[in-house]
Amino acid sequence: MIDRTKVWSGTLNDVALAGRPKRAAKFYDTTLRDGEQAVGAAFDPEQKLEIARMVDGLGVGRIEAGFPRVSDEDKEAIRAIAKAGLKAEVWGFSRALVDDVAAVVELGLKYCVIEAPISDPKLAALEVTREKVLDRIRKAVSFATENGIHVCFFGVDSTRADLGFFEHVYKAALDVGAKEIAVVDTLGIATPEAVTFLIGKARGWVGPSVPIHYHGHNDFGLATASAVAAIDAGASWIHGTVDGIGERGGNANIPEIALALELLYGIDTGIDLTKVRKASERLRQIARYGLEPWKPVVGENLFVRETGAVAAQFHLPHAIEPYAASLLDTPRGIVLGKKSGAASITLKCEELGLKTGEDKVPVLLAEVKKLALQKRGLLTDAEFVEIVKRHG
Ligand SMILES: CC(=O)SCCNC(=O)CCNC(=O)[C@H](O)C(C)(C)COP(=O)(O)OP(=O)(O)OC[C@H]1O[C@@H](n2cnc3c(N)ncnc32)[C@H](O)[C@@H]1OP(=O)(O)O
Ligand SMILES: O=C(O)CCC(=O)C(=O)O
Repeated sequence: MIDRTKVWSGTLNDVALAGRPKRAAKFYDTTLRDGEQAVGAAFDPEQKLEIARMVDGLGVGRIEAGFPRVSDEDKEAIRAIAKAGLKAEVWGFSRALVDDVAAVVELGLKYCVIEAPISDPKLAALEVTREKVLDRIRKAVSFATENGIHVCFFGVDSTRADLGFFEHVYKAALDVGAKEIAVVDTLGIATPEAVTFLIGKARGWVGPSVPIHYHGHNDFGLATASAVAAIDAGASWIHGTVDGIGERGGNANIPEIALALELLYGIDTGIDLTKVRKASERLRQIARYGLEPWKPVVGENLFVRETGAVAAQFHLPHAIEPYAASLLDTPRGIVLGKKSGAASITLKCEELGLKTGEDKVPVLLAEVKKLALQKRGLLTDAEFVEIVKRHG
């Protein structure tokens, strides 16, 4: 549970949200399947197991271990993850094809997402008619159910599907045994308002007791806002990945959504935010990608300050930061550069245990700025120590 005294977002959000019901939010992690669809990512089975353990440690409720039809390696990874004794439920992924589902059954999984395209552009791309896809969905979901699998039906490109067909397909999947449904924004084109609308429609069609998932992508940078809207509209499971790794603009980013829900909406998500930065670092090593230093939640600059005006307020974190760095188990720090001020010099001297008089601060600051401009970058601590030796 978040220590709310460490959240400094003020009272505006509370005023704006007054009277709204607080919905529960749970996470379904698809780093190992949809995350791996990021160009160039290819996790080996050992790495998949490590990632699954890491994501389990973050506190997600469900982990999509993979799509067994892709390769024997994927099967091996799924088998290992299923046997790893994770707290999270382990889910498989399958197209609406009996042979795909058979591979999930063979692995002994108890839960599976079964997906099929439901928008006209997607059906046209596969050269499959609505009738044909309905038939495949009925056969695949029935086969899974007969084999004891708990199914979530996932309509690819839901947000561009004809509403009448959407309703028909989801009801058909439930009629043959699916227990849950996913509303899917495959191309990240839905506004948060459209997501609210579609989840509301789906809730009306499937009734109050069928869990609704929301699976979104970040092509317009709206995935977090849409996930929050989905929760507000009554979705119970949010799909996403660590760092939002995924195809194109990526998937919804679980830690980012959890941070917003916990800190701004006061909704408990079960995610351990103190573990998120390490998980992100490790995933970046494994999948070999970089992130912007200003990236919310995990960016390396979030609690590092260069500007002098901000350094002057460094002693009062709530004046310059939206929440305590300790909530993410992250150190705060001052760096020296062109934008440093007098307070930056004093703080850096304190941090490095350097003794110098108040009267020396202006000359040290001038030297710091000079070197920063020469370098077009930040000073190292060693460079600052040299300056203090020469001028302090
Ligand atoms: C398909 C997805 O969206 S899953 C998410 C994307 N993930 C990946 O692509 C993972 C890596 N991919 C792979 O390893 C391979 O591309 C595979 C295993 C997915 C596909 O293997 P392929 O043998 O190339 O399958 P292919 O694309 O030819 O499709 C086979 C059949 O499945 C049908 N099909 C494809 N997707 C679906 C679906 N979701 N539901 C029902 N039928 C489908 C096709 O229409 C085709 O039918 P046809 O034989 O009657 O023409
Ligand atoms: O078509 C795909 O990429 C697989 C399904 C999916 O993850 C999605 O539709 O977002």
